[in-house]
Amino acid sequence: MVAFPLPLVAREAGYRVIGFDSIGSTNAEAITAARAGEADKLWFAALQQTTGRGRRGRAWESPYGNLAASLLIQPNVPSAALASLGFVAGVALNDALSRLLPDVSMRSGVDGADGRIGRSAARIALKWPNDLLADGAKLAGILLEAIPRQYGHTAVVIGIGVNVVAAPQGLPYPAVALSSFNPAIDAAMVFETLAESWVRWYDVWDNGQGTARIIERWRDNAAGIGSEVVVQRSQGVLRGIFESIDDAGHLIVRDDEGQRIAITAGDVHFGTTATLR
Ligand SMILES: O=C(O)CCCC[C@@H]1SC[C@@H]2NC(=O)N[C@@H]21
Repeated sequence: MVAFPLPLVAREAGYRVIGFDSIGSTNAEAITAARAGEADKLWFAALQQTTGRGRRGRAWESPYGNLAASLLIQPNVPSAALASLGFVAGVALNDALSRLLPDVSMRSGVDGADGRIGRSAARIALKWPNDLLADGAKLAGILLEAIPRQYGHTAVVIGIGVNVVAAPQGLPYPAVALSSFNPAIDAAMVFETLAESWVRWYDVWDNGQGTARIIERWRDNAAGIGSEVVVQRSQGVLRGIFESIDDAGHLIVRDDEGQRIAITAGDVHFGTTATLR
């Protein structure tokens, strides 16, 4: 067991955390806990995962020192409202990482803790549907899983993986770790900041009543609005201009014929020459 710091505001709001040095998957652990009857507001955090999972059945690499965190919640809302929790997580993560990186981005040319020169700026942005980018490279990802419970209730596990010390190589898109911006930031600091901003934005979400505010905030921090995109969907590949995110959180793309298409699920690649897999 490892102690991950839970900020006062989270403890006061009834959150708890169970920390691990290494685990298979924090999402799997949270799902097991949900099935065993654990109720609400419980974080599982780890410094390493051996069988981490990503979206669309992919593996998620979590080498030692990265952050894997999963939150188990059971909001008492109709299941249709649960999908917007991915946007709550995105906004909270965007907020947390923007708070962790700004002084780094201000200190152009200053030595990092390991003697390397810190990069001059990191633009944190959200990439639809569930990624977080730093200077255009993937820094973190979110995986939402729903667990049907008794009496029509649904438990939700929100899994968040942050590349703190290492980013995977050989992906069809660029990935980056926090350490290349500021090597002094560790997984515990990321968790603490994230747990704090989660409390704030979950409050704003307000059992789905505040979804419009969440989507607005997400849109304000979205990467690539107005740029060319290639979207890989189950029904094929769509090319067009990324226009916006609508109020339901769909990706709005204008295709070559000028048609506006609302996309509910898919992988987005910026630019027209993106490598798809
Ligand atoms: O971008 C993605 O594909 C989503 C990645 C989500 C990874 C996190 S790490 C914590 C939690 N546990 C898992 O096994 N997956 C999520």
